[in-house]
Amino acid sequence: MFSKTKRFSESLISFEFANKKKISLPPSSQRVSKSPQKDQLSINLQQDLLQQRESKRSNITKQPQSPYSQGLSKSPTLKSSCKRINEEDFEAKYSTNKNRISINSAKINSSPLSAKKEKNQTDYMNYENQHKYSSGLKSKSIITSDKPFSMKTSLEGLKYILVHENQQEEGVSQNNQNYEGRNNEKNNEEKSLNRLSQNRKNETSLDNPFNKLTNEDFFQNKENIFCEQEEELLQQKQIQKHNKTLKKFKDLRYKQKFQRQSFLDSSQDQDQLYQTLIETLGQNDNQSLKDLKSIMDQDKQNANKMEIQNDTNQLINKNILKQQDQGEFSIINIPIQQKKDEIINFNHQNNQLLHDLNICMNQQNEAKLPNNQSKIQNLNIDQQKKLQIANADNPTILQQKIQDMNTRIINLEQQVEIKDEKIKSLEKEIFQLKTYYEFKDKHQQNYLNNCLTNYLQLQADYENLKQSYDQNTNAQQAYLIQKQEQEQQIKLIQELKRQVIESEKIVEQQHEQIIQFRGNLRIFCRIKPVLDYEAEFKYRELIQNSLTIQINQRHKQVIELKQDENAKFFFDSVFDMNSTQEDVFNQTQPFIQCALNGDQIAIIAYGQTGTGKTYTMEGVYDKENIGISSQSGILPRTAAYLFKEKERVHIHRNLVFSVGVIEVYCEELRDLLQTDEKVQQKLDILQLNKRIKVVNQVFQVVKNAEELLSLIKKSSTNRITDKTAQNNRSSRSHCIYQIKIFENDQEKGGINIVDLAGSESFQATSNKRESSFINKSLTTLKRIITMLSDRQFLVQSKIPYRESKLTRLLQDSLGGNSKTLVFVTVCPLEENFVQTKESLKFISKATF
Ligand SMILES: Nc1ncnc2c1ncn2[C@@H]1O[C@H](COP(=O)(O)OP(=O)(O)OP(=O)(O)O)[C@@H](O)[C@H]1O
Repeated sequence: MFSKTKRFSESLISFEFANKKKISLPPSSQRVSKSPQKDQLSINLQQDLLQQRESKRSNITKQPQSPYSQGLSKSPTLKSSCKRINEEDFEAKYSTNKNRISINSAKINSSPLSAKKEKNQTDYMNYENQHKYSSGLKSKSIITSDKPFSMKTSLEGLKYILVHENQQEEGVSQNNQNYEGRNNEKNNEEKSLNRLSQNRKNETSLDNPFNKLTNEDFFQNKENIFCEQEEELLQQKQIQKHNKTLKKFKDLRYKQKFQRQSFLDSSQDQDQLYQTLIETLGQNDNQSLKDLKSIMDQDKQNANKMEIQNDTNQLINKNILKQQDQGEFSIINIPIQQKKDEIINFNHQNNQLLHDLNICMNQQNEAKLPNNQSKIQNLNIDQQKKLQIANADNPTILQQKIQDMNTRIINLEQQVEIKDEKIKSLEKEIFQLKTYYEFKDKHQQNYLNNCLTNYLQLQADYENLKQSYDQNTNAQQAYLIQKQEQEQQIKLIQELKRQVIESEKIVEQQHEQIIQFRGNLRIFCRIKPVLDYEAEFKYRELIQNSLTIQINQRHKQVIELKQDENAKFFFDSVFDMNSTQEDVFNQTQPFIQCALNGDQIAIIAYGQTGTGKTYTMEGVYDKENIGISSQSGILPRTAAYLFKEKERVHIHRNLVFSVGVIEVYCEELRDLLQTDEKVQQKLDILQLNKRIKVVNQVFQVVKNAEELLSLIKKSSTNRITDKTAQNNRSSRSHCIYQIKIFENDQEKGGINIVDLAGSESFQATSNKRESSFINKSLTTLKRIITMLSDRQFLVQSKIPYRESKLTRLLQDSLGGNSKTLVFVTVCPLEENFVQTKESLKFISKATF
């Protein structure tokens, strides 16, 4: 058993026998048999075949088919299962299946012992079996190939092998015969040579038309097979080339799609990175810088991808153009496959023709017998008819093939046009994508520039904010330090406040002790200077000489009268004619401080009219300015002092002052702050909670000294006055200026500044009733003051506050822990000597 594979040109045929023997045929030996019996015939026929082959290569489609093959293609004797070849020197039975041939039997008829076949059929069969056995064809043999199979070529190669084997076996047979005897060797050689020469003559005889027809058709058929095999080989090459081109085109398309998808993915990633940059740019500038750098790196990678894509597109275009030039496209693969199938069909038809040819040759051999001459003729006639029919059908088949080929060519051209349109559309799409990505690249570049500008701006803002933050941090640290210092200062202030409060209490206690030591009742005497109009009335020297009041040089608080050397009047303090308003207030200010400490005080001016009571209490007001001046008396200075002290102690004391002015005229009360007489209500004096209160009296809270003085000035104009001999505007009533001191909404102290009416006698006044009430109230006041100065008497007697409205109103500030300060004003002129002496007697301590 053996296998055989045959290839043309680039392939090599190899045979593998059952006995493991291998034989390889060179390409040159595959075409023509080297049988020595056919050398000369092969040479002659090869020349003809070469000419026919060249003409067939020029135009395969127009090459007329061999009459023999054409006749056999429609032979009714064709069998698909088992086929047979019967040549003059070779016979074989086989079956085909694609690239596989199963050999049932094969033999060479040109053996030297073939002569025995004519004489003894039995011997011939024995030899045939023996020969087959010696050739290794014991049973069914198989020939396989990895290429589309050519039956004729394979069988020809098989024939070559068998002839070669036959020659070798003949040599072996000759060697065996040498053992039998050299005598028969010569006879056998001569017989073999004769038989070969006879067969050669029969084969080459031109007289026999059957032989001639058989040989020509046989080699024409062979040549056709060669041409078909060459065409098949060319088609196989073209198929391989198309497959390579198709594979390359597919690889390029896949690479292009992959690069295009990767570029789209990278663009999407880039957009996402740009969006991330906008969101995170304001959060962290350092991170934004990193993102920006990464975006720039990705842009560079995208630019590289664009370059790669452009190169790929150019390569694809080149391949497309190359394929256009060569007319090769992948779509050709389909008709090529169809063509391959057709070639296989043609081979199959050729095999059938070969099979029919063998049958004809067998019939021809049978017709060689003398008894079959008529059959030979008939067969020859039938053969000619078949050839004629085949020749008649051949143009039709060729035309059909040509039409089929033209149809396929048209289809291929249409497919090529479709591909061209697709290529154009792809080129257009590539151009659009290239334009789009160039535009997008520019847009992205502009966007990156804007981002960079914004980043630089943000960085500058960040630096500014950082500087501001540092400044704020420093300011905050300075603020904390300052706050700590302030806290320390607050603590220090609180400590100082505490110390001040304690010292204030100590001062108050000491002040109280001083007042108590000096006495709650203090009497000052103020001597009015001689006024200018008084100097015009009398000569100043005379006046000076006639002054009745002298201040003791040793004891400044003692006043002596010139006319009465024994009369000496003692006071707590004496203010001479040169004393100023400020001197008087400096002695009064401790009593004002007692009021701020919570005491009720009364400052009373007593004296003859025109001696300076009002001047001492109020002073002279400036018509334009209400402020303190050198002419300001105790009242405006007290107002200024109170608000000054309020401001000084406001840290730990909340002081509020309210003002009320009440006039006592002929034992009747009148509210001087209530200017409207129609609204004026009756004022009654009540004592509530041990405090004297005037019903319906108006008290007005004042916020500053100016407001207080404005009210006093206004009320002063409402006071009842009259022109006297000593004063053009003499006060004929008692006027009480009341200042209530509140601390934390509670009345704590009070000041009563009392400007009494003139104390002159009845003879000095024209209105006796008026003078009577004045004297009554003054007398009561004198009695009370006298009682207050005599503590022993104070205990034993009851103080007559209710005897006059004046003393009733001053009840809270006369006696007890209250403080009373009385100014006795006197005039030193001699004409007032009597009244001066009465005033000094009235209240001087000398009388006590
Ligand atoms: N110490 C003084 N220095 C300068 N002028 C004075 C002094 N005392 C009184 N005068 C002036 O004397 C005049 C009379 O004074 P004042 O009106 O004060 O007397 P009075 O006692 O209040 O009289 P009356 O009881 O009638 O009201 C005023 O013009 C006043 O300016």
